[in-house]
Amino acid sequence: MSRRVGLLGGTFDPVHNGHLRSALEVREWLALDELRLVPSARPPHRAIPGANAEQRLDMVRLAVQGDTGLQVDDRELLRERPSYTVETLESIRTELGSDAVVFFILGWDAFCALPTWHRWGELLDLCSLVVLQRPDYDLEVPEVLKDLLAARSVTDPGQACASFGEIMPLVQTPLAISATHIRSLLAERRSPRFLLPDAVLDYIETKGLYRP
Ligand SMILES: Nc1ncnc2c1ncn2[C@@H]1O[C@H](COP(=O)(O)OP(=O)(O)OP(=O)(O)O)[C@@H](O)[C@H]1O
Ligand SMILES: O=C(O)c1ccc[n+]([C@@H]2O[C@H](COP(=O)([O-])O)[C@@H](O)[C@H]2O)c1
Repeated sequence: MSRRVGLLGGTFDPVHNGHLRSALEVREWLALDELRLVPSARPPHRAIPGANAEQRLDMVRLAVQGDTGLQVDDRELLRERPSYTVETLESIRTELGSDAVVFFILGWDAFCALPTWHRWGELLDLCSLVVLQRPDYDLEVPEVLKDLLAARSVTDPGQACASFGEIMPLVQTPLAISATHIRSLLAERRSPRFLLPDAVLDYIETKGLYRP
C-alpha cells in the first residue's frame, strides 16, 4: 500500500490551534501515515515575519511535542532560497518516490492566491491539495481556479487515493484563529492564551516575541 503523507506548510508566526486542530482532523479523515508541519523559512509572498525562522521552527516543534500524531519537516530552513512550495514538493518526491500519495494542505485564503505562486501550474503534478475552510475570511475564488476546481475536485475523502492531481475541499471544525490576531493581542499586551498551545505561549513570553 502506498505511503500517504500530508504537508501543512505555513509561516507559523506563530503556530496556533487553528493549524493544529485542522492538521489532526485531516490526518484522521485521510487516514494518513504521517502529517508534517512545514515551516516556511523565507516566505516569498509576505512581509518579513515577526519571529525568525529558527524561532518559528522551535515553536512548531513545541506545539507537536508529545503524542500529537503530528511531525515537523524542517527542509525549508535548509534551503538558501525563497521557500517555494513547488521546490519543497519536488524534494518530498525525491524522498518518498512517485508512488507516495502526497497532500499539500492549505486554507481557503491561501488557495485563492494560488495563481500567484511560483510555477503554480506544476503543483498538482506533484501533490493533491486539501483546502480547509477559513471562517475568518470571506474570499471569492478567482475565475482561473473555478475550472480547476470543477475538473479536479473530490468531495469524499475516502475516494482520495491518487498520488497527485486532486483537490479536496474539507469542512473541518471551524476555528477563527489567526496568527495576525495573536500578534495583535500580544502587541496590545493582552493574552492569546487558549488560542495556541501553552508551550508556544511560554516560548513567546520567554523570548519577548511580538511585544511592543
Ligand atoms: N484557523 C485556521 N483554519 C484553517 N486554516 C488555517 C487557519 N489558520 C491558518 N490556516 C492555514 O494554514 C496555513 C498556514 O497559515 P499561516 O501560518 O499563514 O497562519 P495565519 O493564521 O493565516 O497567519 P497570518 O495571520 O500571519 O497570515 C495557510 O494555508 C492558512 O490558510
Ligand atoms: O511557492 C509559492 O510561491 C508560495 C506562495 C505563497 C505561499 N506559499 C506557501 O503556502 C503556505 C501558506 O502560506 P502562508 O503565507 O499562509 O503561511 C506556506 O507553506 C507557503 O510557503 C507558497
